[in-house]
Amino acid sequence: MDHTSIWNNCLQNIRQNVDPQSFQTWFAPIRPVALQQNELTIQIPNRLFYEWLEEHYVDVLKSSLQQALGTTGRLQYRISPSRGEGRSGAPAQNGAAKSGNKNTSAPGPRPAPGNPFVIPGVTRPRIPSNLDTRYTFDNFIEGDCNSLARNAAKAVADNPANTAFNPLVIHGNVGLGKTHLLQAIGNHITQKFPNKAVLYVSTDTFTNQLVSSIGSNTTNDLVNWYQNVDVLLVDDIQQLVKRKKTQDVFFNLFNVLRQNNKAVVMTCDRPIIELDIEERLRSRFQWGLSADLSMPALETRMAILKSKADSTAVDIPANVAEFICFHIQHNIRQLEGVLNNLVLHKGVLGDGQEIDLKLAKEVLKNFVTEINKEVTPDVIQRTVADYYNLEVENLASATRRRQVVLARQISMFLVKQYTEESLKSIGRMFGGRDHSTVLYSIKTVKDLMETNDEIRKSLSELERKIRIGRGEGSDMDF
Ligand SMILES: Nc1ncnc2c1ncn2[C@@H]1O[C@H](COP(=O)(O)OP(=O)(O)OP(=O)(O)O)[C@@H](O)[C@H]1O
Repeated sequence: MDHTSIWNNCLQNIRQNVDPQSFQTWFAPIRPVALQQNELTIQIPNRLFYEWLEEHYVDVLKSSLQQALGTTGRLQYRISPSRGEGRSGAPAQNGAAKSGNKNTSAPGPRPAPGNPFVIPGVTRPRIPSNLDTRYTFDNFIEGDCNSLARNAAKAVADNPANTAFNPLVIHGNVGLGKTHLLQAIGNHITQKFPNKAVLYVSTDTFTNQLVSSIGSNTTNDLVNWYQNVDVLLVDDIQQLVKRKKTQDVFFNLFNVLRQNNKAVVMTCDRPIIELDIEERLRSRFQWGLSADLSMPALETRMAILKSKADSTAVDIPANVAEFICFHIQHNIRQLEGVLNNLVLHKGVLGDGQEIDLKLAKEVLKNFVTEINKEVTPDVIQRTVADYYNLEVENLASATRRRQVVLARQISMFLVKQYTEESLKSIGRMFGGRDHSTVLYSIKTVKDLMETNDEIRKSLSELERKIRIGRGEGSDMDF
């Protein structure tokens, strides 16, 4: 067998063990390049890839390689000699270069009339970065939920002229730190490379500029002006949807910037594949790296709250902090909202007022509907999913990924333990499984508790979290 068939065999195995998004991000770009005796050489786009694969996928790589090549199989990495753009000779790339040249003029030294950033009397365009200096990498708390996006953002910020991820797209739900990371990239670059022209712009602002440039017949000038930017940071590209003209102009601008090795970083509230925009634009957005932000686990939320509380010099007892973080699960902006409200209440009520559980409950009522509820299957599922960094839907899904199966079995066990639900109804809530599967799961968890220290620890941690959800105190550091 040659290197391609060996690697294809490995991929088959890997595909069964990692989720589709990770497979697409980390394994699809790999190219097998050689097989010598029992050593397979694969080409990866850059060093971050290497580090990420070694840190997160070494086991699955090892076992796949052993299946394909036997126990003496070895893997060699080779880093792509290109700038990390990886897909050498991709026809789409050539197309991009052509259309970029055809429809846009070369960067001009002089800002044109009607340009939204024109400063009268200044001959070279000044690029106001529009950055908010409060957002930095230092105050962005890292956790499993965001470490890929954070590390990729830092890699771009450290080396914008030579970035392997062009474009970098950071996607995730509302309030999870997309803008924070985008701004942190800009702030880091302006500190480290003061000569680089960095521009942060929201897609809405870009559209408004475009609309007014169309009115004054200066669209080419606008595009020319944008071409002076070294690092373009575009927030909320989901706003391109249904804006055909903005997509067209952005398409050309993007091509020219990328052709000139200018870094483009974008944020989006959904994965690019779900973005309803022109195919040619979507495929270009997919050239680089797409990194998602998911909701931080409880410990990371605690660290974020602590960092925000420290910066407002307010003291929050650990049990109150944990109670808040337990309830605010989906949006870090809400976590900040709760903190701001607590500070406000404390200010209004005077210095004697402590931030305690009672006050926290009062404030939380404005943010979440379910506080201190009975332990329901829903609460258990959310707690377990949060703990294992999964979506609740995964628990009811058909997937047989080890981590999901374990989380599902533990959830069933806890639902049986804490609620009155029957085996049959538990089976129903976990994707229509029958009662014997539920029984089997409960027994598996009981057995694991006796034989496996780690599972025993996880279960006691989960039970503690369930109690916290009822406001029963915390022993975490804060
Ligand atoms: N990991 C984190 N560490 C520190 N602060 C964070 C983190 N994640 C989010 N935040 C904070 O949460 C708030 C909301 O983040 P941000 O505005 O970046 O969200 P977003 O994903 O861009 O949301 P939207 O989709 O609404 O634009 C910000 O104040 C940000 O500082």
